[in-house]
Amino acid sequence: MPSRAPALLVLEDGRSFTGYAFGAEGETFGEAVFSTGMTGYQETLTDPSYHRQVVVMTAPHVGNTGMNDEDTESSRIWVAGYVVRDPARMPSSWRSSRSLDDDLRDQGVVGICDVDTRALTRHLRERGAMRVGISSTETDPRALLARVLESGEMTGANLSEAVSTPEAYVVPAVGERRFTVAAIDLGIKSNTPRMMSERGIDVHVLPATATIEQVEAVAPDGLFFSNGPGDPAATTGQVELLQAALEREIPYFGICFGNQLFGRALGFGTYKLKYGHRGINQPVMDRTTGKVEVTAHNHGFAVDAPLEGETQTPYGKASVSHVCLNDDVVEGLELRDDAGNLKSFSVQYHPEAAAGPHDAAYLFDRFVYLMEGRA
Ligand SMILES: NC(=O)CC[C@H](N)C(=O)O
Repeated sequence: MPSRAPALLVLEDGRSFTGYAFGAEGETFGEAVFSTGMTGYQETLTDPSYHRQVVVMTAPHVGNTGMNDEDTESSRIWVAGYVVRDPARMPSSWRSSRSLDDDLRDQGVVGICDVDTRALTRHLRERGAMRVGISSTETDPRALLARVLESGEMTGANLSEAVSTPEAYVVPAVGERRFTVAAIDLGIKSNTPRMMSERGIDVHVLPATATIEQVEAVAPDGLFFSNGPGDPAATTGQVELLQAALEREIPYFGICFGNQLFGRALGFGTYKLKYGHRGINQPVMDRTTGKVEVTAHNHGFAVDAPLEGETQTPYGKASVSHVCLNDDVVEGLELRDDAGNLKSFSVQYHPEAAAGPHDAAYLFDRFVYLMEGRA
């Protein structure tokens, strides 16, 4: 085990915690959020939706199975910082090729360990998500607090273009191609195009700046917007793109950020949750079937839409399709024509989740049915 330098964590409301450097030494800032997933730390770290967030793990022992080459959701670790109670001293798995500590250090990601993550999580739950700083170079909490207060806020942050692919690429259908989808990368996770390609879809992944002409050039059967970091209220270009696609009657499916932008395209607002939903066991009801799914979540914002009834929009009738049973937050939206046929839909949670429950994988099939015209 490496010898560790002392480190300091300071929240923007002045509460501080001490611990030891984990991963890279140095200083980092971001929005402090907690994740309750007991497994899947590699997928969490490499999820681009965590850009500019410092993730606190409520699982007390992190890193047990090391890091491997198969489970990454993107090409790098995206979290701005990482907070754990007790890092594994001896990672062990037949798939592991390096330790979590090494990967964090190699990628320059500053973390802190030996923190009372239970007290920190309870504090965030009571006071809400807030800015935080972690440092192994600063010993004075007041000096670190001053820098925390100067760091950027999540509210108002437009981050999609910072994480999106610079170039378009194609993930080809496995077996015979049945459909073509234009997928806008707002921070896409690798498992999303994979789950589409397994259903006979050629996935054309396009940058966040794609225009409606670039979408149409792909001649898509459907349009998809991915998950991604930042405040949906600060993203206007992609909302206009989605509205242009809805005007052209292109079937749409969105995940997480893609649900929030669908909500905005339909005329609803979005708002910041007190401390968000991050974990892999959140109960959600699909109101079209009445079934309850156990689902993976990672969102700090939510759509403000009426839970009951339909809302007439320029594109059809919109309604809330899925609701979180913990707190009644909107977890899905759908758009239907006057005859009641499904035109487009989206979910706030993660049917592509890995690690995670697979209850929601049917939503990729629903997208296929939608493109077939039999949803
Ligand atoms: N995973 C996501 O797509 C997150 C969406 C948005 N950034 C939020 O925090 O709510």
